[in-house]
Amino acid sequence: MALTTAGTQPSLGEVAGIPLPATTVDNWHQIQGFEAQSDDLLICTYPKSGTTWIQEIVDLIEQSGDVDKCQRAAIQHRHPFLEWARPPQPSGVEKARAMPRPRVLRTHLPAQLLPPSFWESNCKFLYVARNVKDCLVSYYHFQRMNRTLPDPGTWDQYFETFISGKVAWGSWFEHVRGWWELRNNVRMLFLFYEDIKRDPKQEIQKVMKFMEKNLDGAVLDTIVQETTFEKMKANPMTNRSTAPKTILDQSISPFMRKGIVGDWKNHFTVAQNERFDEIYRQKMEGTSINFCTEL
Ligand SMILES: Nc1ncnc2c1ncn2[C@@H]1O[C@H](COP(=O)(O)O)[C@@H](OP(=O)(O)O)[C@H]1O
Ligand SMILES: CCc1ccc(OS(=O)(=O)O)cc1
Repeated sequence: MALTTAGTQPSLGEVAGIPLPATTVDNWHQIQGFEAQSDDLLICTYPKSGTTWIQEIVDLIEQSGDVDKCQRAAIQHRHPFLEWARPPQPSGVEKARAMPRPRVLRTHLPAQLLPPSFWESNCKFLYVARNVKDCLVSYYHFQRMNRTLPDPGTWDQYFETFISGKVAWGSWFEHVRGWWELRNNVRMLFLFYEDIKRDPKQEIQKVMKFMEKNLDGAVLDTIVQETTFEKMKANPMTNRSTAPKTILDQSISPFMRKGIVGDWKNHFTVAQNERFDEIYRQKMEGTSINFCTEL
């Protein structure tokens, strides 16, 4: 079912009530049939939660801190995006199938839509969560510049759209809750964007341990330095400058926009903030997850 109506607007479809890019919905059979392998590592995020950041961290760990090896391709091509489907490009599933093992893959899918083989194969999952207010702001600016997603409208309009979960990959609340509740039942490292920002060294060490990589202190320091916002913004292999303007129009808003905790304060009105806090309380009631919204 198309969720947008405007003539030339890119449309979203739905799978089991979750809005997804229409081309992903068209390819759903292939995505659900994906055969995960036991040594796959799947990076899982709600959009705009630091996916690119954790991808670069994971790649640098995998390449033992070799910065040149991480220049081999733009970040969006290093780890197949499982549900990516934009014919005639090869789909995420096709790219993953062609990749040598052990594979690092990525997805924005909510846990309930993941191909069953990921659970059956006992894969590793690396989930990164970002506080919802900054996620909302980042997603708003991303939809302004991403030509393949519906136009977000005004800030006030998008605020309502996001709360109602009518954005690609669905409700932030359900996504984060779903993955959080699974964290002790499967091989999962659950990280927070705000923790990586506050203490990158400590969080990168957790990722190294999870990936069973023993790298020395100098390599760890290199990874910390190479994955700062400023470094990644200046790096053509991470800043998406290689993506065509017809897809990402960075003259509207850069992909590497601000990279901070607390930008929501520059967007939310006092009334929106009060209302949002109440909605958050209701939607997240009963979960033990705790976010920090300022550093
Ligand atoms: N090295 C880094 N440090 C901090 N934030 C980073 C980062 N790399 C990317 N980001 C931020 O992560 C968000 C993009 O997330 P994703 O990769 O999941 O699409 C953007 O947030 P902002 O729009 O708030 O700046 C981007 O600036
Ligand atoms: C289909 C448009 C779209 C939306 C979100 C994307 O996520 S990411 O920026 O690659 O993480 C990509 C494409």
